[in-house]
Amino acid sequence: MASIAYFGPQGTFSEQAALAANRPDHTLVPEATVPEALAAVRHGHADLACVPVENSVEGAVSATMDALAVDEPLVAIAEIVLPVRFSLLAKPGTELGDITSVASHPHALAQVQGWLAKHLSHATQLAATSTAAAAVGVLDGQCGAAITAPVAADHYDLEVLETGIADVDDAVTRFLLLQRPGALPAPTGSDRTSIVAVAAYQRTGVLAEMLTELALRGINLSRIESRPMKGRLGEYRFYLDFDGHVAEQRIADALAALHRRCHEVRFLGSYPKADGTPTLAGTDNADADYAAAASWVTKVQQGRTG
Ligand SMILES: O=C(O)C(=O)C[C@]1(C(=O)O)C=C[C@@H](O)C=C1
Repeated sequence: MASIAYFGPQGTFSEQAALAANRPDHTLVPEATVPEALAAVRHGHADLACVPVENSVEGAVSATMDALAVDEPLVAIAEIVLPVRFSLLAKPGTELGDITSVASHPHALAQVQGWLAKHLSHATQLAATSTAAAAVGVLDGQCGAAITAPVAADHYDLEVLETGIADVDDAVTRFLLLQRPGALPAPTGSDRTSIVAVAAYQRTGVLAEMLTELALRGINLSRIESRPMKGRLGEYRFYLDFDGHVAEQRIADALAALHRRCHEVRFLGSYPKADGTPTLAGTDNADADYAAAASWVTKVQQGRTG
């Protein structure tokens, strides 16, 4: 049976995202880390991977960004956006005042700092590999309480001391469903394309040149992040998300331009946007405009018109 490797163990937000991806014909397989979930797909042990990519409060999930930029390429075929509110789990009978340490994924801790300052200021905060791994840590006696996804309470024999915890009420996390390169999802008119680009080192204006290639083609940039290349200081990978599908001429044209300008461009997929909002495109950039322009150029080249 086909499978989805997700950032586990059981009871993470990533598992919820994998369920929300609505692939009932796939079994869900937990992996301990994001790189392991991606490696499961790269090595053919799983068909799809579901991993977090960014949170509206804490920003990029760097483990995902870094793992997507190296090793065998993977491409996203869907994005899932989930509201994020947390529960506080502890062993049955624990009172808030008994808790001397609280663990969670660093992204989760960052999203509840205000609540912790108010209710658990005396507790040491410990980083866990995931929210559900923190729940396992409570069972193992490594920490007194865990900040988890609400569903973690269904998987672990722990008591819910508090639920609905969030410093930002409408916080969301975006997840990607990734596969090995293959057939792309069909364009829907509400698509996003993701790439990683490495520009020439220390070339003045290179980032502006890259962004200009998008702007000139009426392409709406929805996200830009940089991550260090990890060797020389000042050398970065740029992660760009923009409206549109590579099947559209203006997107294909922009990717070709970036490929010319950059050392390296990695395609991370063209997939439907979770919010279904129509692709924003400037005027004169439709496929028909490109086709008309290309046919005019062909005529000029053939000496058929001036
Ligand atoms: O630990 C989990 O439950 C995850 O799926 C990871 C993750 C993240 O990396 O942002 C997902 C959503 C929440 O924002 C907190 C943690």
